[in-house]
Amino acid sequence: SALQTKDQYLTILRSRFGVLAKYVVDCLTKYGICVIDKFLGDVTGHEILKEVMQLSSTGVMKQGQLVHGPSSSSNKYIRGDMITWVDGTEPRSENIHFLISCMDAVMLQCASKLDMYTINERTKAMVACYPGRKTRYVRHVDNPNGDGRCITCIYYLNENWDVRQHGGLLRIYPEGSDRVANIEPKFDRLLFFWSDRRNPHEVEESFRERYAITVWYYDAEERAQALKKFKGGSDSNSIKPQAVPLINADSQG
Ligand SMILES: COc1ccc2cc(-c3cnc(C(=O)NCC(=O)O)c(O)c3)ccc2c1
Ligand SMILES: [Mn+2]
Repeated sequence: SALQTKDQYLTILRSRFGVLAKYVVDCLTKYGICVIDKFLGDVTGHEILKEVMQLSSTGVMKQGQLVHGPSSSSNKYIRGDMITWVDGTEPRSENIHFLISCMDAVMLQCASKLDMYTINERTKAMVACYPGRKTRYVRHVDNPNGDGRCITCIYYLNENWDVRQHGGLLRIYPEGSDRVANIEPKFDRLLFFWSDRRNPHEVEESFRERYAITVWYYDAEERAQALKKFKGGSDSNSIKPQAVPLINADSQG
């Protein structure tokens, strides 16, 4: 029956996530970066892309928050992405919700292997579209000031993306290494990297619409410290201070 196949599908997914989690932890520990291709498969990937396109067509995407640089000149042009925050319970975003629950399922299994962190909360999901027209994101660190975020998780939705024609390459400059990681924003690709100063990165100019869904996972300890430090006004560069619990893989839905 359909129900049985759904449960079978979820059981298979969960066991796959267990294998993935081991690989993700090994990669993060060794390189600070981990790329998983064909994370959910074409069908689900396309369903998610349709929901994201719908979001951007309904005009909820806003100009990405300008990150206030040290001097007025550096404010001139920081980033060109359009963003909106979703928790997946919005209407017609079941597949985005499914993606987030899969990201959480992998992260829950990683958390038990990352004993230097306690990961039980994350941000909502940020749906970002670089509208093309040479938009980019200058070199930056996601969490430079200890706001609690320890892992950045990005899911890309760009079919037939060719960096030579479309640009939009994510370049990560791992601290203390002379190597650069060039990550193409490929369809159904999942990326993890440490959010702190270990991974300065930039998005090169995009010449075609470039979609991504990002979640930042919090370390409970650093988050608690940050909430004490930034009591009241939050640090303008940090993500809005909302934290939601991970979707527990065992709960239905
Ligand atoms: C205070 O409100 C906000 C709201 C949204 C914010 C979004 C970012 C952000 C950070 N990094 C990237 C990135 O590196 N993307 C890499 C890629 O797409 O391949 C990105 O697209 C967006 C940073 C700070 C924010 C603060
Ligand atoms: Mn970033």
